[in-house]
Formats: sequence, structure tokens, C-alpha cells
Amino acid sequence: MAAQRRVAALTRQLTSAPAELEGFDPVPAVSDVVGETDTAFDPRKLYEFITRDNIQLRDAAMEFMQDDLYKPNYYQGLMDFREQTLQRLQKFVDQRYFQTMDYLKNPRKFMAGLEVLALCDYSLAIKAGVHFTLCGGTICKLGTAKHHEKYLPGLDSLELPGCFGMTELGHGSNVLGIETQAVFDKDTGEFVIHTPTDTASKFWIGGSAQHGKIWFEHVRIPRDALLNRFADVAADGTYSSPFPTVGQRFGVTVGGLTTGRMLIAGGGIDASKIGVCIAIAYACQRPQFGSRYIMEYLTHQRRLVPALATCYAMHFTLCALKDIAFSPKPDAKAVHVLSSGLKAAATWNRTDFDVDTTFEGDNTVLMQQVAKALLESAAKSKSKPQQPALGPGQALTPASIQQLLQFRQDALVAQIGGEMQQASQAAASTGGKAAAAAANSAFDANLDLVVALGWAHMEARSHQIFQDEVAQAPQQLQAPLRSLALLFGLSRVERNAAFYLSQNALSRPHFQAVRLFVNETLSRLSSNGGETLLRLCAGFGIPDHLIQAPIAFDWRCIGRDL
Ligand SMILES: Cc1cc2nc3c(=O)[nH]c(=O)nc-3n(C[C@H](O)[C@H](O)[C@H](O)COP(=O)(O)OP(=O)(O)OC[C@H]3O[C@@H](n4cnc5c(N)ncnc54)[C@H](O)[C@@H]3O)c2cc1C
Repeated sequence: MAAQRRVAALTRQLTSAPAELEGFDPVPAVSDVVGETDTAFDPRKLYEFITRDNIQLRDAAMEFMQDDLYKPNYYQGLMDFREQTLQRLQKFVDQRYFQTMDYLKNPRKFMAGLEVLALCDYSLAIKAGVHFTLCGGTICKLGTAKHHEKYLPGLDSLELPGCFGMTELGHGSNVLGIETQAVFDKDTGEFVIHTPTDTASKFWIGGSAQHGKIWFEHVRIPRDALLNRFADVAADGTYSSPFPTVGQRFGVTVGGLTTGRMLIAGGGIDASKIGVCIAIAYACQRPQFGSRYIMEYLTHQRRLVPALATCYAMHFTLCALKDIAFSPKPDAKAVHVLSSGLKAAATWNRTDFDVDTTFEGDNTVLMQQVAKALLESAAKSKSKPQQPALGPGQALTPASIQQLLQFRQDALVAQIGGEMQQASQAAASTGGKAAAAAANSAFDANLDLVVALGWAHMEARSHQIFQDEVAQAPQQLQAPLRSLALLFGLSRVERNAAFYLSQNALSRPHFQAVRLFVNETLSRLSSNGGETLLRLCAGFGIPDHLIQAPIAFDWRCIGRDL
């Protein structure tokens, strides 16, 4: 019966759309909202607009990767593959596009050099990331001049291959729980590093795979080896740190991981860009059922064009994150929240690569960090969610879409925060600790909503950033980018239809209008043989030799060389 009712409702919807919208202002023409799309915009101008920094370095490194060593070879065994990845890293390092110290001195250059690798070979990108960021960046940030002089030249040349041993068999996400011991021996001036239990063995350590787990059996290292920028141990064993609490010391120590998290977010975004470029190039030249190209089918447009919009939205979010992180006085909390949320959103968006969703912070745990920060600031401001007051047709402007996305975030904050507050008040009579524990339990009981809140925040934030970028774009690029920004926002509204309808934030005619508007936008962007879409893809600036998929080119030749 339920199925029959649904079929009847869908039939009504398909046959009576104009009547549904009666009394509702006409759906605005897409051209009224986004302007006329100029299909002749120059993709190189788009690339330069979205790339911002180190364009020469990126171009040179991408050109360098035409070298035969970087051509894909899908038929080798694991050990050969590892050896090849090392050789690829060595040859790349020899080009000296950047130095390890750029991690501190010129972080945009440091990131640009590593970002290019993700376009060519993701295993290479991760190996380089572990070496330069986790190991090198940690020495740069937590070490002092003596460590820089001793280790950085070897890291720059790869004579000293680096790894980073934080995770233990028993302790992954809970980094504060690690068990490895470093006991200072005053008599010899050494630290004694020891693995007290099996669960304390270092595990998953990139760059050490050839030797398996790592154990320390009372290994002695000199006091000088301690990376002592933020905490030190004097010869008499006295511990000192300018940061008084464990939480602050932990924060500043693991804060160095942010660059790695940003690179992983960038890797997820770049991989999605490559996937979308391949799929759109193929769809624009693959006819099926006569002479109609598959890009002309609405279902195919719905598959690929919002995905293209998402790539741009996330790319611009990463640009905004770099602006905050590399400003003269970065707001550490703002950087932590945005890097955590973007890393999770960007790597979950690329669902074919599990490890990205796990390392440098498990995505579920990272989204909790985002939600916690939002709940904390909402508790301070005591603001209430603003129900969008949308008039007919109004759900379709950039501002009203932003209002809808923001409302979802605020409503989730109010729901989770309300339950935590209630639980805390109920337990308050038994003391402050009990009240805090009750609030934490309420948080845990709502973890599904907590992760949804992380997503809602990232969607609202990315949409706002995207709109701001559109406003700053050269005139010629504004209309195509504005279409994509609208699609990004509206696809998120459509995806959360149940929420908006249940909250009375959108009416049924609004929803019909959204659907028609999205379809019209897709059709406009995909017209003319997909010319606009192809230029938007070319705007990512990925050269043909790094698009390693025959179907992106002349698919009719596939199989000829097999
Ligand atoms: C290929 C690879 C390379 C790596 N390289 C390195 C490296 O070089 N150096 C290094 O130090 N580490 C490295 N790691 C380790 C990585 O950082 C950890 O895997 C990561 O921190 C997660 O820890 P875990 O695997 O113990 O999972 P766990 O923390 O046990 O998590 C397992 C699952 O439980 C869920 N979970 C855990 N806690 C919570 C919670 N509070 N709320 C809700 N759900 C929760 C998670 O979402 C996850 O799905 C690497 C990992 C991999 C897979």
C-alpha cells in the first residue's frame, strides 16, 4: 500500500508540476539568478584564479612528471611497487622544488610542492607527506636550531628517510592514551625509551612497513634529542614548559599535524577533480541510443555536475583554510575546526580510498571536534536558530540558500545542545562532575546527529566561501562559477529534504521549484556539447599526462594496444 501511495504521489508530481506551483511566484529563470554563461571563458584564467600561489612551481613539477618513471604501471608486485615509490620520491626530491624548512618559512610553497604529487601518484604523495610533513614538519615545529641543523639537510636530500611513530596498537584516535615510556636517567643524561606492553607497540607507521611493528627495548637516546621548543628537561631532570596545562601542551604538540591534514584534504579534493574530469570528458563524447551523448541525459547530469560543483566548493574552502592558517597570527581553534571538517568532508566525498578517512584523525572523531566547537560557542552566545522566512520563489537566491544551510546547522546545534543541557541540569544536584558526565553521555547518545552537524557546518561554510569567491572572480568567470555555487547549495538542500520539510523550513512548492531550477541549471551547463563543463574541468589545470584514464580521451581506441 505504501508503495502504491508513493507511485501515485510521484505520478501526480510529474503530471501536475505547473499546478502545484500555482499561487507561487514563477520559478525565477536561471539566467536571472546566475547571469548569462559565457561558454568562451579561458580555462587557464580560471586555473590562475583558483590556484593563487606557486603557479610556476606547480607547472614545472607537473611538466617534470612526464618522466617515464612516473608513468603508471598496474602490473607490478607489492615489493616492486614500494621500491618504485621510493625511486619516484628520490627523483622528485632531487629537483629541490622546496625545502623541509619551508614548512615554517614558506608553507604555501611547501604545500604546493606536495600537492602536485597527489595528481600523479597518491602512494608517492603519502610517502612524501610522511617524510616531509609528519617527520620533517615535526622537527621544524617542535625542534630548535640544533635539531634543524642536524636533521634537515638529510631530510631534504632523502639520505635520512623519515617516519612518524605516534599511533600504537592499542591507541589510535586516543593519542593521549599512548603507553610508550620516556624515562630520564639523570646519571647518564639520557632518555630511556621503552615499550612496556604489546598494546604500546608502534603500529601503522608509514615508511617503516618493511620492518613491521616497532618496539623499544630500553633504547637510550641523548637528552639533546628531545624536540624542546615547547617543553624541555634540564640536566638535573627538571621539566619546564611555557604551557602550564597538559591540554595546552598536547594542543601545541599535535597542532603541527594540521598541515598534513590540509594536504590530505587537498589529496581527496584533487582525486575527486581527476575522477570528475575523466567522467565528464567521457560523457561528452560517448553517444548511446543513436547520436545522443550520455551527458545529455538528465540522470547523468545529476550524477556528474553536482560532483563538479563539490570539487570547486571544497577547493575554495581549502583556499580559505590556507588564508587562515598562514595568516601572520592564525587563530589556532579556527584552523583546527576548519581543517578537521574539511579533511573529513573531502575524504568522505572520495569514497574509494579508505585510509584517508582514517589517518591524521579519524573522520568521525574529527567531525565530533567540529561539532564540539560549535556547541561551545553556541552555549556562550545563547543564540536561537533563525527559521528561514522564505517567500515564494525565494529559496533560489544565493542568500536564501545560505540561510537554509545555516538553519540546518543551527537547528542541530539547538537539538544536541538542548539535550546536553537538560541532562546536565538533571544531574546538577549531585555535583559539577556528575553534571559534566551527564552532558557527555547525552553528547554520545546523539553521535549520529553530531556527525550530521559536522557535515551541516561544512556545507554552510563551503557554500558561503564559494559565494564569496564568485564575487571576487574575474567578470568572465562569474556566471559559470555562480551556477556551480548554486548547484552545490541546492544539491545539499535537496539531499536533506526530509529535514527541511519536517522543520517546515521549506514548503512543497518550494521543493518543486528547487527541483525544476536544479534541472534547468544542469541543462544549461551541459548544453552545447558540454563545452562549459569541459572548460570548468580544464580550469583545474590537470595536464593530459596526469589524467591516466584512456576513456577520458578517444575511448574508441581502448583495447587496441592490449
Ligand atoms: C595506512 C595507514 C598509515 C598510517 N600511518 C601512520 C603513521 O605514519 N604514523 C602514525 O603515528 N600513525 C599512522 N597511522 C595510524 C592512524 O593515524 C590511525 O589508524 C588512526 O589514528 C585511527 O586509529 P585506529 O586505527 O587505532 O582506530 P580507532 O581509533 O580504534 O578507531 C576505530 C573505529 O572506531 C571509531 N571510533 C574511535 N573512537 C571513537 C569515538 N570517540 N567516537 C566515535 N567513534 C569512534 C572510529 O570512527 C573508527 O571507525 C596510519 C594508519 C593507516 C591505516
